[in-house]
Amino acid sequence: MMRANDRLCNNKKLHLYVTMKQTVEFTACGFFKLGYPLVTSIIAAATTYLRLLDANTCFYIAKLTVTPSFLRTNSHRIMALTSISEDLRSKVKSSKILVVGAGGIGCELLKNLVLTGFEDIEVLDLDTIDVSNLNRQFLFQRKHVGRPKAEVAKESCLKFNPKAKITAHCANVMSKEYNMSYFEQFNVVLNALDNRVARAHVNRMCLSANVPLIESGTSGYAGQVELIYKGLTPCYECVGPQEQKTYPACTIRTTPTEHIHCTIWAKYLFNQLFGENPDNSDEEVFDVRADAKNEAGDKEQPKKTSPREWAQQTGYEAELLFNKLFNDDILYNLSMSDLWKKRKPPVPLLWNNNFDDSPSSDSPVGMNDQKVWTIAECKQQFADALKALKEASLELGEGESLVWDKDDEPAMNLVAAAANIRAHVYGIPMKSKFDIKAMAGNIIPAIATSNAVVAGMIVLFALKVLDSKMEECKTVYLRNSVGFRGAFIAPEKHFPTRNPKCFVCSSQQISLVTDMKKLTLKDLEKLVLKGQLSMIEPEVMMDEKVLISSEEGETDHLANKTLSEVGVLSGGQLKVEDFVQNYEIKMIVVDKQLNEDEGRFFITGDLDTMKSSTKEIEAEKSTSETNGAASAPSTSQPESDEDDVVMCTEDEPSTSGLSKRKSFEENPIPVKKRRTEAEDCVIIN
Ligand SMILES: Nc1ncnc2c1ncn2[C@@H]1O[C@H](COP(=O)(O)OP(=O)(O)OP(=O)(O)O)[C@@H](O)[C@H]1O
Ligand SMILES: [Zn+2]
Repeated sequence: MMRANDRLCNNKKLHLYVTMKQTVEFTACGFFKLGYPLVTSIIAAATTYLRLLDANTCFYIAKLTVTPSFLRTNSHRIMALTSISEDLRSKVKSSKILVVGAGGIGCELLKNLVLTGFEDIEVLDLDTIDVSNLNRQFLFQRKHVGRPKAEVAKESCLKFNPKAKITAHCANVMSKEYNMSYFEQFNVVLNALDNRVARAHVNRMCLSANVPLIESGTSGYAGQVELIYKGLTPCYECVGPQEQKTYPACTIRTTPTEHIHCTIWAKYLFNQLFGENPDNSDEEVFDVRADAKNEAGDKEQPKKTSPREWAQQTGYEAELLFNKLFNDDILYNLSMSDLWKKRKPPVPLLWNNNFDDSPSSDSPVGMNDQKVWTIAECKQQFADALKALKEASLELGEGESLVWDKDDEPAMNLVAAAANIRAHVYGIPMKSKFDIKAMAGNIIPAIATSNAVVAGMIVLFALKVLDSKMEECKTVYLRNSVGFRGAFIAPEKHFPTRNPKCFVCSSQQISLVTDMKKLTLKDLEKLVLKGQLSMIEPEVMMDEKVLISSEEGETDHLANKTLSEVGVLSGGQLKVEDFVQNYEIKMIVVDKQLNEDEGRFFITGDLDTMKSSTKEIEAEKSTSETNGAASAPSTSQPESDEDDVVMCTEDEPSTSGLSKRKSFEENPIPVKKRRTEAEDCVIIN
């Protein structure tokens, strides 16, 4: 059989068009018969080559023609030059594959699969097509907006190979019908998801069904593909959930030094004025003491008016609110003189101050969202947004409130304007609405090329799995900068070791350490079982007694009772099951009064340690936290003794598990992806 290498050298050319911001568009001429994974990986190599050429530039336009000699000289970067044997070819034809997710990676992947010759594919996606998907999820077109992704992906893929049998499910993979026997019918499952909960669920289903799972994810220019196979590799949950980036509350409230601090503050402002839970003291933006002090001196007690009430009483009057937030409260902050001994003090700003209206010099012309507003423009946007949001809130029913959404124009404008005015007051450079949107929405751009490269690698993994070469499927990383081996695409040398305390892939029982007089069954379900252990419909039994039922309403009367009140004893054992996940664990409950640092509970995998002294429990806990084991406590406080707040993610991280989480540490606030800039690019031929 002719080797792929030889065929590549057969005068075929691959054209790459590199456009703004390192987004690579490509056309592959004449390569189709080689199979798409090959093409995708060649593109990966060529992309790597281009980025190596110009790694420090974020704007360039170039055209690269990949010739046989390019391929020869760069073959060490091209991972896909393996030939496909007859035997493997027939396996490809007869295998049954499940693709979970038909988004950015999923579309690329489905196209790769049919072009590689896979003919029996099921695809599952719960979502419908949004216009913002179109720039990178190329199986979809404008006319498909609003239709189920899985269904349209199937239709488009059938055009590549009408012989393929594709079954589309517009459904949540966590629904009951996708149980263990459903998963058992597949030779391999390919994840193309964007959230941790669904990934964890598929991980468990594949472990129970003993089906190899290829897990993947991208985050901007970074990406990863890994094999999860029982007995050989760690599972997705061998590493605990990624820690969220936290900021000290006092930095947000009083001493911001970076724009992100002002952006978080502005989101709190929205919440306090219009959103849910306006009285959340963690999100306080108004300093009610400022009114009291400014009016009556130090001795006066703070007024008890909430920001929402205050704003409502004043009719959300922009000038009053502006002066309160950017003058009165700032004056109050300044009165705490100790704070400003080593810091640059803020400069209060009044509505009627004279503003410098000259537009920022580096504002790109014609891209409104990408230009930095002047203070006068911020003031106008602030007033307009307040007016629009006030009107929207008047239409709400009793007990309803507005929900902040980065794509809601007035909500985003209020945050962008308020964040910038506050930044200005604190001498922090202001940013464009585009940049603030990325920060406020925890957005990392979705890069079409990263998805393409990762999807190509997934198929290569699938081929190896079908060829029973599992041991060759070491995790592969697409890096966002060149690594020490000089490669953007770098395979791991070894499989990482499994976490022996992982409660998912090891048979060990887990222990829950908590104050049993405080933790209610509702908390147990929401925070521990669903929040920490990623269960979908947990059921908890103590001996024969059902404490939490998966049947709706059956145990509602117990929900507010504490563990002690329902008779759980310290050291007592609970049987926790999730029928949806076909998953069962034994949970030992250990009663302990936890200090603030420990949060409301923590989980460990080692019962013996738990039964030992408190000191050993502490040691156990800190080990599992530092090695990132699945037992990291969700409610623990950050180490700092400052009163910290969490920058909440709107979405689950799109990164997948294991060492990927390590590699993504530079991007600690994942991960709602946004469109690439490809739409704004001109492709030069
Ligand atoms: N539980 C689930 N069951 C089925 N499909 C899921 C589930 N969770 C997520 N998905 C799908 O996984 C896909 C992930 O794709 P991607 O990361 O590109 O997200 P997206 O929603 O298409 O894009 P964006 O988040 O940027 O708007 C989405 O199409 C989403 O609907
Ligand atoms: Zn595991």
